[in-house]
Amino acid sequence: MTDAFVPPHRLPAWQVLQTHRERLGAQRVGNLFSEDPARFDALSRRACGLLADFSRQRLDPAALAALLDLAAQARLAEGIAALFGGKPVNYTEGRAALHMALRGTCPPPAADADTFARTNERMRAFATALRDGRITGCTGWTIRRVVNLGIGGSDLGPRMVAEALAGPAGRNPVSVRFAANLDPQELDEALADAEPAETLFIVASKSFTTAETLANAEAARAWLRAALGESADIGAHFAAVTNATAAALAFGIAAERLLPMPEWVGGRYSVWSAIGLPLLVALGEARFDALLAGARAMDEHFRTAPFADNLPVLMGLVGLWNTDFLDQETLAVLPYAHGLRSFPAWLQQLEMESNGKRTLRDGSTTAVMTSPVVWGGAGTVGQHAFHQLLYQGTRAVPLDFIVIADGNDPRRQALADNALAQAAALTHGRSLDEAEAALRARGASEEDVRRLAPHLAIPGNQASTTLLLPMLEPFALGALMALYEHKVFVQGWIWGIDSFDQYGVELGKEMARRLAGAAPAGSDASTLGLQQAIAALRGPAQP
Ligand SMILES: O=P(O)(O)OC[C@H]1O[C@](O)(CO)[C@@H](O)[C@@H]1O
Repeated sequence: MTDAFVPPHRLPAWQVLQTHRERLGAQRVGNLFSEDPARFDALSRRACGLLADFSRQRLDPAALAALLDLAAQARLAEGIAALFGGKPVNYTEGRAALHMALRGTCPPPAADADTFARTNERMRAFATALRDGRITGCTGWTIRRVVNLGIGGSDLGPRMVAEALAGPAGRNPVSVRFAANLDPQELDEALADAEPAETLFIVASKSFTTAETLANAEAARAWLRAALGESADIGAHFAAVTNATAAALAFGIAAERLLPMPEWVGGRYSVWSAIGLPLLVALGEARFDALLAGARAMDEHFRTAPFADNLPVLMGLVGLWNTDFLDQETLAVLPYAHGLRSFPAWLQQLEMESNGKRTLRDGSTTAVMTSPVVWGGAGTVGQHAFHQLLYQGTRAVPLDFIVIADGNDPRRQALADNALAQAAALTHGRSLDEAEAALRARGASEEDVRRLAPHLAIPGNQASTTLLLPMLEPFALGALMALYEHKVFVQGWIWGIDSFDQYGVELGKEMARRLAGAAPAGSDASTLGLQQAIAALRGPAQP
């Protein structure tokens, strides 16, 4: 897949986009609305029940047309065909990236088809049996708590979806918890009030080598043994999802409780695989299937819709415009739903682990910027914390508002109202004249008007996309997640990077292994100094 690759900045559309940047870069987003009152119609699109409004971006139809030219010149259609056709789009590892097969959009590789179908059946039967109270621990007591032990992609997706869709604890027959961190506090919290005889752990790790997950699995084993006795059959309290089945068997997972996950599913794309087992337990089959159906609908849309109406393509191009032409370094994602409070964390891994790279398909170094720093938090909570910087700080920060239309509860209606109000206020800001008028209306003296107005003036001028979902329900969330997955692919393809490997984080893992115990020879002064300081603070080792 290296033949005919042209870095994006050498494509003719890139030069055209530079001229649009000169025209639009210093333009106030608010003025674009006065120039074209029908912007919303021109720059919003609907698909799979979602609406995406790009009219608050520093863009106009001419710049958008040039971005679409860029996609065509980068041969994005070939990329999409390669992705869905199971070609090795993860070219550094020589693998396909077929997470779409997990939701039934395209077939899995023929060699894996049987295993895949069997795993699917087994995970569904196991989850249903757990929900029906038919799975017991070694003492014969029914399993009532499931704790997922995983990190990164083996945690963030299932955790985020469970928070969004599982409903209040107590409504489900089995309580599902998550523990990712090496810090014992998280597992302790997941086990608070848990009865060992009623608890089952899912060890979720594609590689089955991840230090945090294995440490938590060992801690779980020790917790069970301490409560149930050294000779207890604690295998009844474990299941595992992994690509490294031999390692899981060696850990002591029973073969019938082992769910294989295929190599062609990347960790951050794995929520749809058996890594979604905790979700099947928390949501039940029908709601899990609706999640898959939403993602499948977005897959079909991405695969077939013309680029000018294609939500993932447009999201990818808008992000690329902000990053590479408007020099914006971050992307803040602001879901206006408590259920989506972990969406930014899920998205951080998806975007930054996929596209936080600099080496291109042909081995050269990128000449343009790649993934932005993704951050964010749930609205309206963020309004009372970091929005101040968005209003009056010195940085341009592109924003993705995620808004739920759901009008069943007045407070939910107020949430959507708040999101729309924030998007508008951050677009238009408040001029000095308006600030002065507001102060005068409050009866301020002329001296106070002069003194305070500059502090009340708000540049705003932040560009944003608003994604509108009808309800926070499985189909819509599945479509939203697949929208971002494919947006990441679009950007990675155009930038010319492999969105599906993660060699960068591997170095950190290796360093942590080498540092365990004592700093190896050649460690720098900071590592040595801090290790000594930590040893001094800990005092002598306890016998
Ligand atoms: O599922 P595993 O193999 O334990 O990996 C967990 C996470 O660690 C990473 O490899 C990064 O270190 C992620 O890509 C992955 O999602």
